[in-house]
Amino acid sequence: MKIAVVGTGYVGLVTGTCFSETGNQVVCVDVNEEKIKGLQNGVMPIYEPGLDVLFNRNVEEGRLKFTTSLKEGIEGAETIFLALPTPPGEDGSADLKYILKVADDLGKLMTQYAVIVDKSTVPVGTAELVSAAISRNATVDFDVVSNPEFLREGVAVEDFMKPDRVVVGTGSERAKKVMERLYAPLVRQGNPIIFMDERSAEMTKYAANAFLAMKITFMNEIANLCEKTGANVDHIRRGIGTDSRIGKRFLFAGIGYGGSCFPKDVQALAKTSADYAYDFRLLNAVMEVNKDQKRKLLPHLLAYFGGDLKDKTIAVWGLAFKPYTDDIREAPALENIRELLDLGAKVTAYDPEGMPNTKALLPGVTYCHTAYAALDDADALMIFTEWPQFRTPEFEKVSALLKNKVIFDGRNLYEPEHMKELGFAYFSIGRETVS
Ligand SMILES: NC(=O)c1ccc[n+]([C@@H]2O[C@H](COP(=O)([O-])OP(=O)(O)OC[C@H]3O[C@@H](n4cnc5c(N)ncnc54)[C@H](O)[C@@H]3O)[C@@H](O)[C@H]2O)c1
Ligand SMILES: O=c1ccn([C@@H]2O[C@H](COP(=O)(O)OP(=O)(O)O[C@H]3O[C@H](CO)[C@@H](O)[C@H](O)[C@H]3O)[C@@H](O)[C@H]2O)c(=O)[nH]1
Repeated sequence: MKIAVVGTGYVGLVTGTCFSETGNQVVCVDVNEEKIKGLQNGVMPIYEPGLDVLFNRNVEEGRLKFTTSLKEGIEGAETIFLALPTPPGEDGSADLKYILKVADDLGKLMTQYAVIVDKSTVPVGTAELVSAAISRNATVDFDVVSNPEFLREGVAVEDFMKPDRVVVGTGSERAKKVMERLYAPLVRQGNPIIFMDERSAEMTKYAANAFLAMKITFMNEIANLCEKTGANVDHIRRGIGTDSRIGKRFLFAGIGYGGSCFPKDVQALAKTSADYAYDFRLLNAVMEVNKDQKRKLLPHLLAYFGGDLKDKTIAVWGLAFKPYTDDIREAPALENIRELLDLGAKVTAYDPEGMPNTKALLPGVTYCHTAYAALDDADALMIFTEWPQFRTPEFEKVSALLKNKVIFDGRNLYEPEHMKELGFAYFSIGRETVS
C-alpha cells in the first residue's frame, strides 16, 4: 500500500518506518527542512532503540522516503497519516492548529480517494473538524479515521509492531477494509483491531493515558503515606500488583510522571470535561498530586544542607523523562534543576541520551561524559531517571567522588538497607529514610 505520513516526529517516524517494514511504500512529510534533509542523508533526529536498523533497511530497499512537499508526499497514497503535534494551548486544551492546517491543505491537494488517518492525540469531535476542513476544497471522496497511537517512547518499535490492540474509529466500511489490510501484519497473534465510532476512539486514547497517569499517581500517594506510617511502597506494589484485577505494570512510585503525553493529555481531558460542564474531580487531583510529587526531594535536600544550597554542587543522574529516550519534555529533572540553580547551587549532570536536548534549554549546567564524572567533588547526588547503568554503580567510587555520602533518589533504585550498610544517607520515595 502507498502511505503518506505527515509529521515526522516520534510518532510519525516510528509509524512510517514500521509500515515500510511490513512492505508498504511510505513517504514521510515534515515542514522541518533540516530534519528532512538529515533523514534523507540517514541522520536520525531522535534516539529510539531499534528504529535505526529498520530505518536503514527500508531506506536502502527504497520503501521509505522523506520530503518537505505535502503534494509530493501524498501522491498516489491510499492512506494519509496525520502524526502532527497537539500541544496544550493556553487554556490546557489540545491545540489543533497543525492538524487543521494540514487538513485544509489536503483538501486542496488530494487528487484521488484516500483514508486520512488521525494518529495524533486529539479531543472528541476532531475527526469531524478535520473532515469539514478537507471538505471545504476537496474535489475527491475521502474518509477520516481516528486511529490513536499507544506506543511508549523507548520501546516504540516493539509497541508499534506488536500492539496490545489497535483502535480504529470509523463509520465507513471502505475505510475499515483499508485499515484491516494495513494492520493485518501487526495483529497476527490475536491482538485485536477494535473498531468503534470516531468520537469513542478519540476518547479511548485520553482515557488510557489518564488511567495510567492516575495509576501511577495513586501509587505516589500510597508512597507518601508509607513514608509517614513506616510501610514500604515496594512491598505494597508487589502485594497489590499480583492481584490480576490490578496488574503489575505502572505501579512504580517515583518523582512524578513526565513526558510529552501524560501531562498534556490529562490536562486536555480535564479541559474537555470543563467544556462539557462536567467536573472530573479525579483528574484535577491527579494533576495536583503530580505537581507536588515532582518537587518531593527538594525539601529533604534543603534540610540536609541546613536550608542553604549556595556554593553547593549537586550531581544529577538522569535528564530524560524515562530511560531509553532522549526526550526531555516535562521531565522531572528539568524542573528540579531549575530550582537548584535558582537556589544558588551548581549542577553537574549526566544522562546517556538526554544531554544534547537539555543543553539547549539549560546552558548553566555542567554536562559530563560519564555518570562518575558528574560526581567529582559534588556535595550530593540526585537521581531522576532509572537508566539501567545507574542501578548497580560502584558505590566505592561514588563515595570516593562525592563530598558527602548522600543520595536523593527519585526512582527507588537502591535498597535502603544496603545503603545503610554502605554508610550512605539515602532518601527515596515511599520507603525508609536512611540519615
Ligand atoms: N511521543 C509519543 O510517545 C506519542 C505517543 C502516542 C501519541 N502521541 C501523539 O502523537 C502526536 C505527535 O506527537 P510526537 O511526539 O510525534 O510529536 P513531535 O513534536 O515529535 O513531531 C511532530 C512533527 O510534526 C511536524 N509538523 C508540524 N507541522 C507540520 C506540517 N504542517 N506538516 C508536516 N509536518 C509538520 C513537526 O515539525 C514535527 O517534526 C501528538 O498528538 C502526541 O500527543 C505521541
Ligand atoms: O510505574 C510507572 C510507570 C511510568 N512512570 C512515569 O510515567 C511517565 C510516562 O511513562 P511511559 O508511559 O512509559 O512513557 P510514554 O512514552 O510517555 O508513554 C505514555 O504516553 C504515550 C503517549 O500518549 C502513550 O502512547 C503510551 O501508551 C503511554 O504509556 C514517565 O515519566 C515514567 O517515569 C512512573 O512514574 N511509574
